[in-house]
Amino acid sequence: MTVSSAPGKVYLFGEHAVVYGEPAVPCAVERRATVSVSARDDDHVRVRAEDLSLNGFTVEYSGSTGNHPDVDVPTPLVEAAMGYIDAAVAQARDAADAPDAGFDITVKSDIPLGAGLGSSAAVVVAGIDAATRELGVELSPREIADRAYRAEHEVQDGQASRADTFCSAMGGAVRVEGDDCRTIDAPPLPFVIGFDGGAGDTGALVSGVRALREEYDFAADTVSTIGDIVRRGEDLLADADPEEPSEALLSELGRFMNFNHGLLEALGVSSRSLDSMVWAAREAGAYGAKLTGAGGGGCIVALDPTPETQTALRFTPGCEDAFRAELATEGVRVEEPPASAASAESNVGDDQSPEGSA
Ligand SMILES: Nc1ncnc2c1ncn2[C@@H]1O[C@H](COP(=O)(O)OP(=O)(O)OP(=O)(O)O)[C@@H](O)[C@H]1O
Ligand SMILES: C[C@@](O)(CCO)CC(=O)[O-]
Repeated sequence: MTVSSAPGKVYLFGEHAVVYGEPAVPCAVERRATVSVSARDDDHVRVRAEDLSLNGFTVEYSGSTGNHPDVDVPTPLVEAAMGYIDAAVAQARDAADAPDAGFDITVKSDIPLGAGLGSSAAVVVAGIDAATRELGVELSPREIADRAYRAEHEVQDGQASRADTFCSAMGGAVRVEGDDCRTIDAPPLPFVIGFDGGAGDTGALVSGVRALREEYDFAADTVSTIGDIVRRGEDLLADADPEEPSEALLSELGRFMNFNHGLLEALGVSSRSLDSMVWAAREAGAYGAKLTGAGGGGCIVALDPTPETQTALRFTPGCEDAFRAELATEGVRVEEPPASAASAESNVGDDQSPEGSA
């Protein structure tokens, strides 16, 4: 068995605009998806997504796309989840030149789904890493990032940037502009995350921004203004002490985050609960706050080295969870198989539910 994990991320700046070639700066955070992969003797793929929480309940399923889950969950939701795993499997088979490789796969994640923390990218990155290693092929984090991007691009009908997958594979702070992906230095930033318990539909939100941008010049200008904020923000990071963020740096980054949030709100991708959490953070003294990821619901990210924002968020109606998130300096990495690996593996094999070949 091979086990790999990969981190989720927050966007310091630039989500949505990055889809149209503007730069973005996502930062990996210490919330991880962990994927365990065992090669099989046949070409079947069996998946156990133990904590796949969809709309507040948990589904456990086995088999590939098209098979029925163990509990009553709308088929499109299960197919969406299977789409990412299937795409990761296809990339691993291709990388190892093993088109008939079969796998038992277990996915565990402490990244909320569809909430702006890059859960799908982390699952795909960790899945490709574990499956290729299981086949005896070791890809560099950049190669994993590239294949994970291709997988996401395919599942999301061409509406994905390289930002989430590159950030998850490489770790730390990164800068993505089109196909140009780089790691950048950033001091340890005091991120606080507020989560409204919900999720956004990434595809629909990206399509909404695309439509606005095509219809109105001022919406297109809004997208390019987000790019301007990102460029100014990265200048600040480039001049910063990488060991310790100064008060002046936090203050200006926070101001830019507030600006970025306002423009995302104008583009229609915020929500009442995201706005409430952003305002609660600002009123608690955070340097700045913005939604992160696709929006529509899910998470905000604030900058605050004190406990005030986290406390205020906990008392904010609409906020379900608030936590501090460290910058994850490591991207994709191999993990020790858990002591219970053998029994978990045999449980997968013993499962009576249908099995599919992908
Ligand atoms: N633990 C998991 N097990 C199986 N599938 C998962 C898991 N976590 C995420 N996924 C898949 O990823 C999808 C969410 O991806 P999506 O790109 O919509 O949101 P996100 O990556 O969490 O947020 P954002 O793109 O806004 O940062 C889920 O619907 C599911 O298909
Ligand atoms: C909304 C978006 O910019 C970020 C989603 O985490 C989409 C993407 O970059 O693929």
